[in-house]
Amino acid sequence: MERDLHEPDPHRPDPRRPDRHDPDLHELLRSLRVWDPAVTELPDFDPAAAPAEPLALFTAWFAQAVAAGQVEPHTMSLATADAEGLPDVRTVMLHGADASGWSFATHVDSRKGRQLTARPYAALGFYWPTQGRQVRVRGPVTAAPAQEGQADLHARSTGALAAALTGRQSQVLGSLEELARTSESAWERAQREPDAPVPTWTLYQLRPDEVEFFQGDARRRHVRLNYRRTADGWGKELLWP
Ligand SMILES: Cc1cc2nc3c(=O)[nH]c(=O)nc-3n(C[C@H](O)[C@H](O)[C@H](O)COP(=O)(O)O)c2cc1C
Repeated sequence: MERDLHEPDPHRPDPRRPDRHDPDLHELLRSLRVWDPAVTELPDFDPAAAPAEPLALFTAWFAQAVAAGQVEPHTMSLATADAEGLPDVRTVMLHGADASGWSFATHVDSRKGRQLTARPYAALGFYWPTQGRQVRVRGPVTAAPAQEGQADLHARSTGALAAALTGRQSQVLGSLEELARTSESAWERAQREPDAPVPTWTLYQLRPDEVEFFQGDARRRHVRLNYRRTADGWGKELLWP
């Protein structure tokens, strides 16, 4: 019989012992559980009381994730597709969310930037394990005007500007020494010139067609509430887990 989500198997030695030099991936996987009550508190979620539009619920859940001590709730998976339609995914920072969409920033000539030029459509995935919550956002993506992207970059840290100035994102790197040299001069320039322009750095906005909220449940009666954009607002539907 399958064991409960939270129950370790008492008959197995702990494969997570730090002195193990021969990690067994499958043994480790079997030893792990999601939503361990020591770190996760699954809140009740009543979809009937959810707001009429997804931004309000996202904002509430985001604030609750921060309050619950969720590590890095503002990081998200960004999924794109290349010109052939093949999928790709990576982690980026959420820069904002408002009536015009969810925003993130990157280089227009990076792999994802090129994919977004070829297919201006993306999906975002947030996972907040402290509350067993997931949010998925899908829709068309547009690039914000250049000055908005530059202003967003210059409002961030020196490190963010130095990283953007380093550039050549996703190109093949010859050596770590080359990276160290380029990054060193990028840091110097970022400190000297906090408004240094980075023409490839682009702020993108994803205007959702769909936003799905998933609330995990210990009995696996997970609640999924999907918002779909309609001609005059948003429709809501529950989904089987
Ligand atoms: C926590 C975290 C946050 C990141 N945030 C960004 C970001 O906001 N923008 C960005 O271009 N890359 C960010 N990256 C790096 C991307 O994951 C990725 O390595 C890089 O953008 C190249 O992706 P690409 O080759 O698909 O274009 C982040 C990585 C991590 C682990």
